[in-house]
Amino acid sequence: MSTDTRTPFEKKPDSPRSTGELIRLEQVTKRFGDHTVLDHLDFSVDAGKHVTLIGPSGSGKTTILRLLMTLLKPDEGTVTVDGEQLFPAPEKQVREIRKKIGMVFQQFNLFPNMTVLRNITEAPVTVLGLSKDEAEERARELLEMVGLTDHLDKHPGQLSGGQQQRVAIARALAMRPQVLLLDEVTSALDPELVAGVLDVLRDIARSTDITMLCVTHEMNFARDISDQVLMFDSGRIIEAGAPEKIFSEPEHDRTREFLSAVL
Ligand SMILES: Nc1ncnc2c1ncn2[C@@H]1O[C@H](COP(=O)(O)OP(=O)(O)OP(=O)(O)O)[C@@H](O)[C@H]1O
Repeated sequence: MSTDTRTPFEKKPDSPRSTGELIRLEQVTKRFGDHTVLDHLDFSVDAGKHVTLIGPSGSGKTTILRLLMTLLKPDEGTVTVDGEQLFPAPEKQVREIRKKIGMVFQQFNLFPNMTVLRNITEAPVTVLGLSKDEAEERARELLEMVGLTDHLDKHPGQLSGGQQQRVAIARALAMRPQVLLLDEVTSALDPELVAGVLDVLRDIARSTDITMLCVTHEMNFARDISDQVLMFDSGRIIEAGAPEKIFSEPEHDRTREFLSAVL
């Protein structure tokens, strides 16, 4: 039985926590055919900060998260995570960088044939080399944090969408990543299940030192958790600032139009 009473996040992360700049995109351009989805994009995120990407559908927000997950490659420019460049990079380096990044998608992407507990312990055992006991201890703490302790032996199909998404959050955190990427994690949920998931994420944002990069249409949530909001339009950041500034005194017409449509 462990005597360590710290939360899963206060404990030693699997890679040492960095300070200063953690993510940097420089002059990143991504095209699909002749459609330029990201257009010479520059931005950076410091360790521990929560940055939210907002903007109209198709403006390139998800593409940025997919680049950081190495699911896509930029056509031009550089992407750096924790001082290491991602493209090009030796496969081993990419694997090490990927361990620092967790992602939660709109669709929960849980393994349907595994229990909730096994969904969470699988990668810590197979990728990080934790023992089954260590991984289960970590998973139980996280399940408590997301309010699902009573469901650890169930399969995803026996849970609501909101519960499945909370398992997906616990699964991402079980790798103790430095960065959590959140891609419209409540968009596929029935409205009555959204608040529970956002509350868990608010709690994580408040009580941990994890860096968050979040794409969301939940503007109140963005206002609550963000240190910085980036407004995207046609693959460019047209406005950036603290949430109070972007939501209360947007400077750009496109930001005003977008916010009046979604608020
Ligand atoms: N694999 C792909 N092949 C071709 N086009 C793509 C691909 N992935 C994305 N796109 C296009 O790139 C553009 C940007 O997509 P992206 O998903 O990044 O936008 P978004 O800002 O996240 O939008 P939303 O808010 O609707 O999710 C869209 O026009 C999309 O259709």
